[in-house]
Amino acid sequence: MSALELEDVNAYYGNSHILYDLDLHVDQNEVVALLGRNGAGKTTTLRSITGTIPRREGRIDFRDESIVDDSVDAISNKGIKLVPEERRIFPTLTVQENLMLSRDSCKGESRPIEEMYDIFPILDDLRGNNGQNLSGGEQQMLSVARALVQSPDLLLLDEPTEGLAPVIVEDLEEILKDIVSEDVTVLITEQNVEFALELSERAYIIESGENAWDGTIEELRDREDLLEKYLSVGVEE
Ligand SMILES: Nc1ncnc2c1ncn2[C@@H]1O[C@H](COP(=O)(O)OP(=O)(O)OP(=O)(O)O)[C@@H](O)[C@H]1O
Repeated sequence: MSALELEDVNAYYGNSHILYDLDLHVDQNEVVALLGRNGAGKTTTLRSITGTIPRREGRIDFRDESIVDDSVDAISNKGIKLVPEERRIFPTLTVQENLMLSRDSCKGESRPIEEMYDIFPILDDLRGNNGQNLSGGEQQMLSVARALVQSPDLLLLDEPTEGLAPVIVEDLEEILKDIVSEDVTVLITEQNVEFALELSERAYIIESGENAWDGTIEELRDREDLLEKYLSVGVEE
């Protein structure tokens, strides 16, 4: 069953037309990567799904119901949670307070905060620390934990490895692998292609706001031409 379905989606910032007739779907419990160069339109695609963009058109269905005319809050209340690239944790609140606020603002079912500390042991030691005193990696973990505590039906991860040191990226990959092995549906954008390929089952490549390719991760690993053309990378065997 399709959890999320986009068909012929166009998106705009003012007069700038950014997405062109974009098609994409994510099945229930599937992990899908959305890849493309800087400025290809990945974040704009996620914002089109969450409704946090001035204007978008086309068909956007979540669990076979249109969400294209829904408000940002209504979309969030349906269980679609975005972990934004810029993390947006509350700097003057502690780790625990950030998690509590997220849990308490959730209209649907939430998960116990203690479960977040089991998933992210690093946060357990930092419960009383203010957001502003966390490292980039710790902030990213907290940002993912804030989304997870809301028990999302669809988790949107926008470049989770952005700006993180390689050793933190490895930790994050291990944690996200555990998370995606549970029954969770994920759409992840990444510039770090290897990271995205490790986590995902299928991928879409977009270029200048248009679909360029889609297929399975196995297919993509065999297509060095695509990786070089659209992503300028080689992939490890
Ligand atoms: N608020 C905005 N107003 C106008 N144009 C924008 C705005 N946000 C993004 N854009 C433009 O939309 C295009 C797509 O940007 P988007 O952030 O979706 O790309 P991306 O693939 O996520 O890239 P990145 O990896 O840099 O985040 C870019 O040309 C960008 O300059």
